Amino acid sequence: PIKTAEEIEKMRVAGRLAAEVLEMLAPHVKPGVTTRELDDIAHKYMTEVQGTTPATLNYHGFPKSMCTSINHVVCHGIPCDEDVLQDGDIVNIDVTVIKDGYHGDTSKMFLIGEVSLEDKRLCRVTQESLYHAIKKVKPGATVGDIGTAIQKFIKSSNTRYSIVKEYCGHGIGASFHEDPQVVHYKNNDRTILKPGMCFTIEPMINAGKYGTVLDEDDGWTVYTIDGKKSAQWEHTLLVTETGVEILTLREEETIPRHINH
Ligand SMILES: CCc1ccsc1-c1ccc(O)c(O)c1
Ligand SMILES: [Mn+2]
Ligand SMILES: [Mn+2]
Ligand SMILES: [Mn+2]
Repeated sequence: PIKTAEEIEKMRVAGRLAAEVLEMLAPHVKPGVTTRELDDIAHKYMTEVQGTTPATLNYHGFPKSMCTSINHVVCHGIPCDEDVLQDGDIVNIDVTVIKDGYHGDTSKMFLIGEVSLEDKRLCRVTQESLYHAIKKVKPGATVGDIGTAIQKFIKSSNTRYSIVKEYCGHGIGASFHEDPQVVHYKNNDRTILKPGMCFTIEPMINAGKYGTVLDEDDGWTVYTIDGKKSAQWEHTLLVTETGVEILTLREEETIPRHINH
């Protein structure tokens, strides 16, 4: 639904806080650390420093305060003692915080030590696909323009990458997931974007072929079928009168916070 000015202000705060969790974690994300330790650090920071609530904890029974998806894990990796980060790993850390009743949802790829050129390229192309989609967001555009832009960009990257279809972006606000659903591939969703709408774009790109498999044991972890790596980046966005505002932007990013058309 369309947010009021007061709600938009709360979304700005939640988005900034979510981005700050990723920024706070960065110095800790290095070879030898476990994803469980990172989760503990994040949980402590959210609850004791930010006064935010981790939205993923106990969400449909998810047991931790963030998702950590390493290499060929597509999404929903569970922080654990067994996952020790090592040289060459690419890791998505996905955080959603709740502040004053409103959600901020964002994720980035962390490259551990020396990462291969092909894995660096997967991460970079995935981030660029998110940025291309963000640049399409403005009043009067459609939800379909987003996935169509991602697919066009991935096709033009002359790679054999595939776009994960089973998981998508989503409206966000007082709820973690709201309308609309935002798929990351070419589609004809004619839902019109309007000022005050908030949603995420969170493309998952596989180095290999399309398709995912769910870990039956933990009921959460999603893997690529062919064991090749997968990358994901996510931002929470606000449709403005003239374009888009990126509510979860980090200092390190080159894309501007406001894009006006
Ligand atoms: C782990 C939280 C969760 C549980 C079921 S879907 C989901 C999830 C994880 C990351 C997200 O960005 C998202 O929108 C949903
Ligand atoms: Mn997320
Ligand atoms: Mn999300
Ligand atoms: Mn991955």
